[in-house]
This record gives sequence, structure tokens and C-alpha cells, in this order.
Amino acid sequence: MSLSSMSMLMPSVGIWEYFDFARVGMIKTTQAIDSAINSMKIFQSHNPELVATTTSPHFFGVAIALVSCLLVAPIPEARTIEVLFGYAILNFVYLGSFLMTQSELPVIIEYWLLPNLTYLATCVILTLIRRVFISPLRNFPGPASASISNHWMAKELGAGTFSKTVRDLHRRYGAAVVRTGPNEVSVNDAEAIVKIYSGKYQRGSFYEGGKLRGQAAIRETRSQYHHTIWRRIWDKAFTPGELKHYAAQTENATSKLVNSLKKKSGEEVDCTKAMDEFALDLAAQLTYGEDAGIQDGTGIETHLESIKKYLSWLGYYATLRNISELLSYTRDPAVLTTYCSNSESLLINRQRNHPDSHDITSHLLLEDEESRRKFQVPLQLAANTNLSLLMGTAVGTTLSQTFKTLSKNKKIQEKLHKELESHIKKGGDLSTESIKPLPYLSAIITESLRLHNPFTTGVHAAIGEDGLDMGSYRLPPHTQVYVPTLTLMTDEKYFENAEEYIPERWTEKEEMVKDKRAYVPFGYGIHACAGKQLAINELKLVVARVVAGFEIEGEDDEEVEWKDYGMVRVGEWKGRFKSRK
Ligand code: HEM
Repeated sequence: MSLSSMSMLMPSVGIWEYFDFARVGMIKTTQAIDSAINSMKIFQSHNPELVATTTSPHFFGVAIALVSCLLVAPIPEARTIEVLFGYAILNFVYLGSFLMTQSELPVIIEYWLLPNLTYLATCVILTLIRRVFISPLRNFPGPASASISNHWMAKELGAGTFSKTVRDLHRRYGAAVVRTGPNEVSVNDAEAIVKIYSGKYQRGSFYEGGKLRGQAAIRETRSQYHHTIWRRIWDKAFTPGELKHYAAQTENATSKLVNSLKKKSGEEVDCTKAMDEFALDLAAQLTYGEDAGIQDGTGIETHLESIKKYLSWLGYYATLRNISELLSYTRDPAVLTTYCSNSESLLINRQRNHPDSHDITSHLLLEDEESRRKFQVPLQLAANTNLSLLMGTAVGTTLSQTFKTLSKNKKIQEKLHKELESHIKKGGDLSTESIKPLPYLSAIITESLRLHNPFTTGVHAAIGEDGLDMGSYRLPPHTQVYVPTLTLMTDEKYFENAEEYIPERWTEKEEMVKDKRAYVPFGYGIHACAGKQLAINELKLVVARVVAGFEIEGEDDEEVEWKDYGMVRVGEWKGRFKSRK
């Protein structure tokens, strides 16, 4: 019986009736234990040689473990709390009954502690046997430790190395499907995208760990019912009219960035820091109507650091579904509290000081016209506005990687500069609207989103109860699956010279894109990026204005730290932005 259905019984049954139930249970178990021990003793005296096997307390531990593994194994995503609750209740009744009849320590150890230890050890062994030898995923290649436990994946995500490791595994095995968890596979197949993400399958269990203060935002909710309603609310924040409104704010913020780069013309600038701070301030401006004060030093100094720490923490725990489920019943760890409270302070400030601000939050406060439902204030609203802020920072990561690439590719830089110059000569300006049709600028942003995408892990989904037949392979029912974006978008099968930054593949060298279905920088299907056009507008504007105003230089061979915690964070990169005459 599930916890929720148990709690439904609560109001109709008095608490004393539960005690009575436990008391009767204990008496009956006591009688059973007594007669079992007596029969064992009789059996022992008649068959001393069989004692070790059939009547040993270990035998019961093994037998019960077998039964419980058989019962639990077929349940997809069995709730940890329910399994532990069932185990604790049974043990409580068993131990209580024991203590009513037996007070000698050796007997308690022999008939309670030992069977428990045997039970737990057997469960572990049976689970390992099932995962390695019986699982329907056993024939897919993958690291042995990944088939045994999710800890392999958690470790990779927590360390920020996951996407690259998965890409290397696909290349090493030359396989479309690689097993990266006991019940999880990575599918590097453009054809699978439509089938997995069109809306038939639920989000993967991975997203449960992403709840903030117990609340899922639109990206994390696994309920398709809630998602449909929430998505309608979110989409209202990105209509063409709203995008025009955000464009004006983006243009102001970009002018400020360009002015500050001009002041440091020719000097070494930590470009990653500059772009991260710009992106966070802009995201706060668009979400809460006021920037986060990061660039001018009035905001929370550690805000960006808290995002990085949170992402690394999340990468580790979100993968360990059982642990993240149990953590949801405990106090939030400091890393989560700090992350939440930094953005919540921006929301509180907005609600207090300018509640009528025209921003993304103003839309998230409205109700969905079809269902008449809205986000509950404050926690659901806070989780969703927090997501808006977090997604906004993805723009910064893409920008700093783009500028580093341009610094190494003078030809590309100059070609773009020429396009911008001729646009201005023809009377165009560097506004969001005016630069939209520029083909080379668009090609640069498209290529950056392929090679410098901030979401390289892939979107997790849970295959339904019929499984998914892809012809050359089959994904069994309830498999957790993802299409690894980094692997896919750098695969020679889909892009010629896939590791190289070649904007022309999106203009005159179309043959270099072998299969467009593999280009999914904003995800695919019902959960695809809601802020896609906003992100593209921001990227285009900043790249256009910076390249129009500066020559970008940097050390050619400088290795920049690159970490993927479910969202990419890049380390320090020093560039020089030299003002053009
Ligand atoms: C370079 C910038 C960006 C990229 C590459 C990007 C990419 C993505 C991707 C791949 C997803 C799907 C993630 C998943 O399902 O786990 C997503 C979801 C989402 N993005 Fe973006 N994003 C960017 C910027 C933004 C911005 C600026 C916003 C504005 C607030 C935004 C809002 C959202 C929202 C609300 C979702 C969840 C949609 C849903 O679950 O229905 N994104 N984005």
C-alpha cells in the first residue's frame, strides 16, 4: 500500500486502533516465533547435520530477502520512503514480539539481529545479480560500475565531467546506446529524438532532485497535467510583443557592457566573469524588473558562486534518486538554502518595491485562462522565477565561449565585422530588430549553440510501459533515457568536421550539416526551451555590438576549465577587447 493511500485511511481509523493492530500483531508474531523456535530446537535435536542450512536464522533472512526483492524489483521507481517504512514496521512488530517473550541477549542476536544482517546482505547481492546478469539493459555496453550503481553517474555529474565521459564512451564502443546506470541509457541517435521527447513519455526521475524547497518549477515537473498548464502561463511571457519589450532592456544592458569594455580597451579582461555577471544582471532585470547589482558591486557578491555550487551539488544528488528523495524529508542543506535565498531576495524586493513592474514575473503571476489555475505564491512562484534567472545565466556561458573562439579565428571575426559594417553603411543600426536578418551573424550564433551549448547532458525521460522499439535496438519498459546533446552535436555522422567551429555550415556549406535533426540546442518537444527567441536575441545583440566595436584577442593555447553539472560552467578566460578606430 502506498504512503498516500495509507494516509487516506488515517481520518477514518482512530490512532488507538492502530496501536491495537500493532499489539495484536505482536501477540500473534510472538506465538509464531515461540513455536518456530521450539520446532527448530526439536528439528535440531533430530537432524543435527541439517541445522546449518535449513533451520539457521540466516535461512530466514535469505528467504525473506528473496520474497521482498521479487515483490519490489518489478515496481518502476519504487518509493524509497515506502520501502523503508514497510521494512521498519515489519521489524518493529518482529522485534517487539521478541522482546515480549525473550530477554536473553544471545537469543535476540541470533534470531533478530543475524537474520536482519543476512536479509540486508542478501538484498544487496540479489540486486547486484539482477542489475548485472538479469537486467534487460545488460547487453548494452557501458562501464561495469555504472551497471551496478547510479553512483558512477552521480560522481561524473558532480565533478562536471559527465558529458565528455559519455561522448568518449559512445566513441569508444562505437554504439548508439550506452548503459550509464543500472536502469539508465544514453541514446546517441537523432532518429530517437522525436520518439522520446514528443510528449508521450514522462520526464525522467532525474528531475525530482531539482525541486526547490519542495517545489518543482516548469522544467522539473514530471506531471504532464501541470506542465501543460504551466507552459501556457510561461509562453505568455515570450510573445512577440513581450520580446520587443525585453529587447529594449537588453539593448540598454548591452550598451553598459560595451562602455565598460571600452574603458578597459586593450587590457586583459576575465571575459568569463564579465559575461557571467552581465548575463546574471540582465536575467534579473528581465525576470524581476531590476538588475542583480552584480556588475556595479551592489548585489550579492557570491551569487554566481552559489549557482555553481548548487549545480554541482544538484548534479550529484539528482542522480541518486533514493538519496534525493530522502533528503526532501530533511532540512535543506546550506548550499541549497543559499542558492534559493539569493534569488528569493530579488523576488521579495520586486514584490515590495515595484510590484507593478512589467517583467517575466508579471506573467508568472497571472492565471492560465483555460484552467483558471496559477502558480501558488510564494513557493511555486519562487521556484519558477528562480528558473528564469538560472536559464538566463546560460547566455553568459555561451557568450564567453564564443568570444574565446572568435579570438582564435580572426577570419571569422573579420567576416562578421564586414557584414556589420556594410549593414550600418546601408543605414541599418545595431538594434535587436535591425540585425535579425544578417546571415553570417545568425550562422555564428547557430554554430556557437552547437559547439558551445550550455546544456550538454541531455534531457532525461522515462520510457513508458510498452518500451520503445527503434528497429536496430529496443529500450525496455521504464528505462530512464537521455539523448546526450554534446555527443550528438559533435558526431561526424551528423556534422562534417564536427569538432570545428565553422559558421559557414549554416550558410554556403550546407553539405557540412548531414542531418539537421541532430541540431537540438534548445531541446525538443513539449519541454523545449520557452525562452529560445529571447536567448537568440540576446546572443546576437551582444556578439554584434562587441565585434562591431572591438578586435578580440586572447592566448591561443589557453586551456579553459569546462564543467558540465547538467548546465555548463566555464572557468576564467583572459581576453583583450581592443576598441576599433
Ligand atoms: C543560450 C541560452 C539557452 C539555451 C541553450 C537553452 C536551452 C534550453 C534547453 C535545452 C531546455 C530543455 C532543458 C530540459 O528539459 O532539461 C530549456 C528549457 C527551458 N528554458 Fe532555456 N535555454 C537558454 C536560455 C533561456 C532563457 C534566457 C530563458 C528565459 C527565461 C529560458 C527559459 C527556459 C524554460 C522556462 C525552460 C523549461 C521549459 C519547459 O520545461 O517547458 N531559457 N532551455
